[in-house]
Amino acid sequence: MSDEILQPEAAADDLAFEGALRPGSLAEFVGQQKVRRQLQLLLDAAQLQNRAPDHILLAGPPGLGKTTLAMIVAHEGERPLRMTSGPAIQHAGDLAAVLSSLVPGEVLFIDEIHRMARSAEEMLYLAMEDFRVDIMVGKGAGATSIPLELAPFTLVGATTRAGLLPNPLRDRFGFTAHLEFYEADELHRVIERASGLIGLQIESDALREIAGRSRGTPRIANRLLRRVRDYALVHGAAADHTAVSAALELYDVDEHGLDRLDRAVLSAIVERFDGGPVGLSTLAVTVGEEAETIESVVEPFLVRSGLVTRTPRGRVATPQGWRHLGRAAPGPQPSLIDDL
Ligand SMILES: Nc1ncnc2c1ncn2[C@@H]1O[C@H](COP(=O)(O)OP(=O)(O)OP(=O)(O)O)[C@@H](O)[C@H]1O
Ligand SMILES: [Mg+2]
Repeated sequence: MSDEILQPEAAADDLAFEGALRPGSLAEFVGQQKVRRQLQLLLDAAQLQNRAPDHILLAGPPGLGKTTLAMIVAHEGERPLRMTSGPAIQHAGDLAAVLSSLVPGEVLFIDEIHRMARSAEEMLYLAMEDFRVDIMVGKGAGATSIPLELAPFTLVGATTRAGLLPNPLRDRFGFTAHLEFYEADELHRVIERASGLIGLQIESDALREIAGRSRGTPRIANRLLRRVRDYALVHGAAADHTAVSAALELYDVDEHGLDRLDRAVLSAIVERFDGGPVGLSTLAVTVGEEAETIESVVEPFLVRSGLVTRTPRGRVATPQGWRHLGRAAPGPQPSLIDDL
């Protein structure tokens, strides 16, 4: 996407900032009430029985708090945390090295677990179930497997693509948390807390305005908050509603959190194709962008916002989509009414 400010994935400058803003406990974690209560129960039960909590899978789009929750799981149980990721585990041996060095009760966080090598997955099944791995020694006919006992641990896996996980792996998690996009009032609380932590005086309606433009995603809300802070700092202005409008206009983020490309797509459907339906490839050529980008980045948000719907014949702008561009949606054609 051309306008990186609205990307839900972490950028380099987010990472430096996010460490300081991560809530350290479930009580501080905003929103996701259902998941929070489910996790709390799981952790409390483990605590009472003095054992490692069940394995946990955290599933959901980028920037909604998966890594944060993994850290909280370790922190709440006062357990050490080991962090690795699917792409770092390219061979079963990579995983064996990590697993065999865990201390009892340790939380092992595997981010992007869907990207782990297949050969390692099989080893993980056994490790999750029996806290054991079989290490292969030698090659060919002389190869033998040596069982190795592991310390009991809790696996926390995170994935943006739960559908890509093989069933046997998914089934071995005691609990799967599905993270949802946040409501505007929840994002309001996320950035209210963050502004306190970075020492930014900001008005409540400015926070509300940022929350409404953050696409349901705490990472984006924190990032927009940072741009507003910059704006107020550079202009020696108060961080108020006016500063939010000016700063976010500068970065092409409109009142609903649409960026330039989102608006270009919506406006192509409405203005060039009379509201649609229009096929993906035609749309891509019209706005001069890859079809893949439109399908995976732009369209999901437009659909989620109720501005566009997908039909078998192509993409169609909803009445709300027309209104977003300041246009009235066309009513039913007179000839159609006659036919009824
Ligand atoms: N519920 C929340 N309350 C407060 N802050 C949150 C919450 N969820 C996420 N954040 C903040 O949003 C940022 C991104 O969260 P996090 O890194 O946990 O997302 P993620 O789901 O792991 O994303 P990715 O899929 O890209 O790894 C962090 O700075 C974190 O502090
Ligand atoms: Mg993460």
